[in-house]
Amino acid sequence: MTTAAEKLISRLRFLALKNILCQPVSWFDLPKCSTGHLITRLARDAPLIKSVTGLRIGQVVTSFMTLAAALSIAFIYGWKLAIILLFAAPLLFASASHQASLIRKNQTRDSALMDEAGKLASECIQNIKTVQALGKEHSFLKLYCNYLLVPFEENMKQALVYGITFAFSQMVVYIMYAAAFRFGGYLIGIEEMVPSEVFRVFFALSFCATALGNNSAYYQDFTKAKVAARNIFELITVKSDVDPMSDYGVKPDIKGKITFRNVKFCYPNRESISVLDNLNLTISPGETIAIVGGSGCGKSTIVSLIERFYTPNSGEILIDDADIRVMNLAYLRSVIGLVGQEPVLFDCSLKENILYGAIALRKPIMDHEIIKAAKMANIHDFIASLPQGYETYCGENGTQLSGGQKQRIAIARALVRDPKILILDEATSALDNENEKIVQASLNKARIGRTTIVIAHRLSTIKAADKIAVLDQGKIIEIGTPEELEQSDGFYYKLIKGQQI
Ligand SMILES: Nc1ncnc2c1ncn2[C@@H]1O[C@H](COP(=O)(O)OP(=O)(O)OP(=O)(O)O)[C@@H](O)[C@H]1O
Repeated sequence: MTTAAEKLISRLRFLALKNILCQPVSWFDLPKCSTGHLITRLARDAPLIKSVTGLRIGQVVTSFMTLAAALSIAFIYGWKLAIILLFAAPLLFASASHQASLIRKNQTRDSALMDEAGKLASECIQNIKTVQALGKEHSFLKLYCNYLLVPFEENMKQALVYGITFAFSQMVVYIMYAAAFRFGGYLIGIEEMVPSEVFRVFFALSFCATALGNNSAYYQDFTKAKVAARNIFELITVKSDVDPMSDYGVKPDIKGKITFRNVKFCYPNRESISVLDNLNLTISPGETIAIVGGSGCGKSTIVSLIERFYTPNSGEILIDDADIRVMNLAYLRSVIGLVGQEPVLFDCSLKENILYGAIALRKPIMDHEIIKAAKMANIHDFIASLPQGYETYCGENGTQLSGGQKQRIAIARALVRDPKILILDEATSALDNENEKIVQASLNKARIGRTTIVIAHRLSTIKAADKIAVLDQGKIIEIGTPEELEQSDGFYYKLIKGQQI
């Protein structure tokens, strides 16, 4: 039973996480799907289910068998005396189900509040530097206490109700004993039963009471587990319209042409605001295009759509004339090397972090390839100077590295997979001028033979592109070579003059 329970819980956790990982990015934008909520659910709900499986089921089966045996003995040896139980059982059952209904009500409310508390705790621990720099420790603690306070106060009130219900059920048991003794004495007096039979029935009845008590305790845990199971099954059964783990979809040879055709898009959680409005853009294979525009004009959104983190509301995105919706998702992502605005590193060695870029392709990567990628990203010398070199741990989310070092590791991670399409979304923004020049020179070499999309604010980075597209209010308003745009006296020209990029 215990083995089965352990397997069940691992499997539930595995299936829940598997389904979470298959969800589209838009799902994670929902308030109830924040990191804190999901982690709290996985950590809290699975053990609650465990508490009613395994050994506990064994105990309940034992209790039912005891109850059946004791009832048979009681009725065989003295049905008149045993009939007392028929008065006590409904009262015991009513008190147990009343407790269970209270638990059910509390559990649903408490788990919602605990999800909020978990979200808050994970948010402030993840952003501990910002919390401390802003001196927000007290306000976070206060908020956390508020989440804990409501269930605490309610549970204190209900503890009284539990106490009364428990006292009542105990009272019923003792009254039953007293009644059994009195009635048993009477039956011996009128010579209907002999003392040994009365004691047999009496002990059988006390076994019945213990079994009922055990089962009512189980019923309460079962009520809690039911709420927890509903939460876990919600995570397991939620449907996703994309699945990066499925084999569905075509895997064509990719040269690197990217086409946006009449693409309209708004974020699912902000449907009233159109981010891309009939966007048309063609990027030829091997071409480097810089996308520029004011903050919030939709540059990173273009990247998210190419990666299929989101799906356009209308229009289509083609890679080499194949709609990305019919392509195998894992394959599509494996041909793209993405360095985002805020590079994310994992809590493992620098080597493993760079290797993460290659895992999706499932081909072994040699050490010299890792070093080559690190050299291209201008991070090799730094890594080599560390006492543990490539085996150095970078801490959770790279906390033991500077912002520029993190960006360079992320660039090495994108380059090690030798992608057909390289996307650099402000990938060098945290580098100083000196490092930026070196990394830029390497990237200029790295982009040969691959389609590159660069989103940057630095003029030096943008000027190195073959083509510049100016984005404004979700539309391309200018497109051409840097020289053409400089002469056109348009938006780009004004941006340069105003030094806004
Ligand atoms: N997950 C999201 N949910 C809802 N709206 C979003 C989301 N991500 C971005 N937006 C909104 O979409 C618009 C475009 O955002 P995007 O990140 O593409 O801008 P950007 O051009 O890359 O800006 P920046 O140069 O400042 O990084 C913004 O108005 C932003 O507020």
